[in-house]
Amino acid sequence: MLKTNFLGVELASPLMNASGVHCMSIEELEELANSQAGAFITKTATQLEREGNSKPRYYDTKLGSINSMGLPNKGLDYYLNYVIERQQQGTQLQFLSVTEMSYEENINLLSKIQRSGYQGVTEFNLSCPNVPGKPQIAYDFELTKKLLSEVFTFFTKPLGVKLPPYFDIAHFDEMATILNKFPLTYVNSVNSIGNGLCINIDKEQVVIKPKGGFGGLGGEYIKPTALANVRAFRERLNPNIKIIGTGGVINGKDVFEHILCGADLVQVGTTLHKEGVDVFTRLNEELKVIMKEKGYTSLEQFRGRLKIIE
Ligand SMILES: O=C(O)c1[nH]c(=O)[nH]c(=O)c1Cl
Repeated sequence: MLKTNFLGVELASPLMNASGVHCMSIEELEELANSQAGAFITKTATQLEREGNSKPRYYDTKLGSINSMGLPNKGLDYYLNYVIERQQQGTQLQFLSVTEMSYEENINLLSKIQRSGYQGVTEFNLSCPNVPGKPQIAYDFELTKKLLSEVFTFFTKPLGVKLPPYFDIAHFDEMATILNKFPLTYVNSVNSIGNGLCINIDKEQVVIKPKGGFGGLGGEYIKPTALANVRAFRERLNPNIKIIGTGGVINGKDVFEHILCGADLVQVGTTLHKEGVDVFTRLNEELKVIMKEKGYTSLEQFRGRLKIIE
C-alpha cells in the first residue's frame, strides 16, 4: 500500500528521518534501520569530526523546534565505513549526507566519496544555516551553479542536494533553471527555516546559546513553506529529478500533503526528535487510514496531483 520505488529499489514506506535527527551515532542509525522507516540518512558529515556549537543548541517548542547545532558530527570516515559495511551486507539503498566549509573542501570531500567503494546515494547539504560566518551555499545562485558544474565533472554516483526554503517565485525559477542543468538524483526541500528566534518569556531570554539565540526552525511552523517548495520544484524540475519532501510532518495528513505536492519520499525531523523511531509506525498507519478513506491503494495514484482552483 505504501510501497515506493526509489532508484530502482522498492521501499516499504516513503518515510525516512531528516538528516541531523536521530542519526549521529551508529546506535541511532541501527535504530532507524530496524524501524518502520523506509530508509535512513546520516547526520551531515564533514571531512573531520566536529564538536559543533555550544549548548544549549536545540530546543523543542509547542509548534516545533529551533536548533543551532553547528554541524557536530563524527567525521566522514565514521559514516562512510558504516554505509559501506551495510552495503556489503546487502543493504540496497542508503543516504549519506555531507558538506564542507569551503569550495575546495567540498570538492575534496565529494572526490573522496567518488573514489570510495560506496555505491549509495550522497546528499550534498547546501543549506546548513548554523555555522557562524558561513552563508548558506544554496542562497548564492552563482556559487551553487559553479560548485555543481565542477562536481559533475567527476562525480558519477547518485547525488541529491538539500536545499533551504525559498520564499520568492523568482528564486524558485532561478534555482530550478540551475538544477535542471545537472543529472541530479533528487532535490530535498526543505532544510530548517534559518535564523529564527524563540524566547523564554519567564526568563526574558533566548532558548539556545549560539548566535545570540538565532537558529533553524522546524516543525509545525514550517509546513506551508515546505509544501510550497516541494510543489514549486516539482512543477519546475525535470521529471527525472526526484523530490524528497521535508518539513512540518506531525501526522499522516502532513505526509499525504507532501506526496500530493509531488514528494517521492518524505522526511521527518522535529517530530522524530520528540517521539522517537515509533513515529514511523504511527505515520505509516495514519497515512494508510487516509488513503483507505479516499479509496487510494498506492501512492502513485495521488502523487503530485494537487489541484488548483480553476
Ligand atoms: O546546525 C546543524 O548542524 C544543522 N542544522 C540544521 O537545521 N540544518 C542543517 O543542515 C545543519 Cl548541518
